[in-house]
Amino acid sequence: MPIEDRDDAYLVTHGLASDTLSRLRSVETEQVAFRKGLVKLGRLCGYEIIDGRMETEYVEIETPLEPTMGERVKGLDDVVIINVLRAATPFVEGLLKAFPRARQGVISASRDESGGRAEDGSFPITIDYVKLPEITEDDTVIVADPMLATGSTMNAVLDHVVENAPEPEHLIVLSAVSAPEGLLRVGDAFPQADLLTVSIDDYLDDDGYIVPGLGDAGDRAFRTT
Ligand SMILES: O=P(O)(O)OC[C@H]1O[C@H](OP(=O)(O)OP(=O)(O)O)[C@H](O)[C@@H]1O
Ligand SMILES: O=c1cc[nH]c(=O)[nH]1
Ligand SMILES: [Mg+2]
Repeated sequence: MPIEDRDDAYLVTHGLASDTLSRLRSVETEQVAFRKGLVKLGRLCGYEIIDGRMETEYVEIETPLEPTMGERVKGLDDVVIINVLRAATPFVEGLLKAFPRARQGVISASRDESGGRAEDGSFPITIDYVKLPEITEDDTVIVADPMLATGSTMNAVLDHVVENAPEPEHLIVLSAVSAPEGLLRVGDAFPQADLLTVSIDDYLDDDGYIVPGLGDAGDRAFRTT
């Protein structure tokens, strides 16, 4: 569903996605359930991407009884999923259930929170590792990170992706929870990207956490504090 006044941002509105996110938000949800919830949400978002972004075609198939026409999704082999370490790992595991043959890229990115946020509200981002597959103009590229807060991480990641893939068929930024400020920052810097999220929350607190959000996704999934 398009978000009012923005033609580059869309909400995942499937009831099960909302239900799963609500369970993830709860402070009662412990590590295993949290990680499994992120996997489930990734799968549901993958189905939404197929529904909303990918074309289908009719092909002849031979059933054991007779020939018929069947609908197939086009481009399922032309999907690239970028895993933004580390919180995206379970989210990507779910996406892979929708796109099992996707080529995968990995980018390790983390916020340097030691000096607080810059005047423009962003964080400096440390990128430690980048490994991307070849990306072509036929590809649907999904950059997955469950949390889009200030958008600083996503912009740093997209710099690398776009350098490697100037014009893929689709460039999709997928998050579970977004802050309005992060969506604006990424949308302004990368107007060619479609921003897809399950929820747009209210605001960022002084530490750059999404409110109400779900806390630190990486810490909750990996049981670190
Ligand atoms: O939009 P931003 O303000 O950049 O914040 C969002 C980023 O913060 C979290 O990662 P974090 O740096 O905590 O790393 P982690 O996944 O290893 O926990 C989250 O997974 C995003 O990558
Ligand atoms: O709310 C937030 C912001 C950044 N990273 C998280 O995991 N959660
Ligand atoms: Mg974290």
